[in-house]
Amino acid sequence: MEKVSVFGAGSWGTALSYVLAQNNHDLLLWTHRQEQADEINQNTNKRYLKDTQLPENLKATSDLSEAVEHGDIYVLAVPTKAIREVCQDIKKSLNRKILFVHVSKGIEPDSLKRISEMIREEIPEQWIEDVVVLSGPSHAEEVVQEHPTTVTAACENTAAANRIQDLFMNHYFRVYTNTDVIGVEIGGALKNIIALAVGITDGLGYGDNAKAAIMTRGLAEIARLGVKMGATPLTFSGLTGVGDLIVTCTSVHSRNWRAGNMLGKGKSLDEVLEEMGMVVEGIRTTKAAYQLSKAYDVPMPITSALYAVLFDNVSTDDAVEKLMGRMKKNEMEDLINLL
Ligand SMILES: NC(=O)C1=CN([C@@H]2O[C@H](COP(=O)(O)OP(=O)(O)OC[C@H]3O[C@@H](n4cnc5c(N)ncnc54)[C@H](OP(=O)(O)O)[C@@H]3O)[C@@H](O)[C@H]2O)C=CC1
Ligand SMILES: O=C(CO)COP(=O)(O)O
Repeated sequence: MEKVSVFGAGSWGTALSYVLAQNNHDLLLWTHRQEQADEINQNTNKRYLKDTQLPENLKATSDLSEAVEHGDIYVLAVPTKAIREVCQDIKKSLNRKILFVHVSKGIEPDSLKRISEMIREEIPEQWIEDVVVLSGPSHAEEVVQEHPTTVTAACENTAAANRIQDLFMNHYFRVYTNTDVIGVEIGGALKNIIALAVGITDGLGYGDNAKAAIMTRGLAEIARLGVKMGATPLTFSGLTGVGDLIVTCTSVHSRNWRAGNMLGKGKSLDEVLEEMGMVVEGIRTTKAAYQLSKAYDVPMPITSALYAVLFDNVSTDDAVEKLMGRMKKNEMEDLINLL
């Protein structure tokens, strides 16, 4: 049994706490809202997992220093935009080495940092045993129904990855390990861009052909950028690449797909975000990936088209027309050098 503190009581932090509680770990879930902690301690978190009865041993607190004191393993489960703030608050009372796990999927715009890099920038090195990334095709709603789910624990330190594999593994939550942190973080973050794009084409009334086209060429541009950033090409053919792309682009559980679908049906970005009530990581990540494509000189046509829709007032119809009208290409010409 491990002592674990989970930071962030949204859909994913709560679902992972469900798994950890069922695995009989000594778990404490931190939320920044007292009323949410009170509700969770009555075994529900209806705003995020409306039909779920939480395990009796899943306890919550809104006292950050209590959560900092509790765990030897920290699971950071807040949206990318909150990672730095939460790390800065944790740092105020942290006084020992911790194994950090982050389960978020995003890239920070402007700094272009991956989440593990942000954590290492904010938490003093002396307090970091290591940083493991837990990512893969895993909708929270299905995890708490104990539907079979597979994810990957990524860390160059295989002992750390194995420890997190053991922490979460059970009969419905199967954890693989991988040493390619860059590839796992890039795949998990950028699949949200492609899910937004697929949601748009679905919202425009296009069919499965368009969905398959966006997913396939989307994976190509994710891998193209990832390899330029130091990722292992094969990672993108795994759970955190094509696996998470499939589960996000083809599921009504996906907030990114749902947001794209509303955009495709004509709603404004403000209207979509107002209606969602949960994080849509793909919005900020589109900006970050667009900036990365320029920084690394990597063509990312789908990301660029979505950037134009989200931030340059280009219509979704015009974006699709421009994508389809691009210069003729050999499908593999830019992929062959990934291998
Ligand atoms: N949901 C899923 O199925 C999966 C999500 N993920 C990833 O997990 C990460 C978290 O997403 P998810 O849980 O789904 O998001 P949700 O929108 O469901 O919940 C976000 C949670 O973070 C809290 N929060 C936001 N800002 C802060 C802050 N500054 N300080 C403290 N808490 C804050 C919110 O609090 P409040 O309630 O007050 O708004 C809320 O509890 C994302 O990167 C996502 O991509 C990964 C795999 C699966
Ligand atoms: O990452 C997820 C599934 O693996 C959840 O995707 P959304 O953030 O689009 O809901």
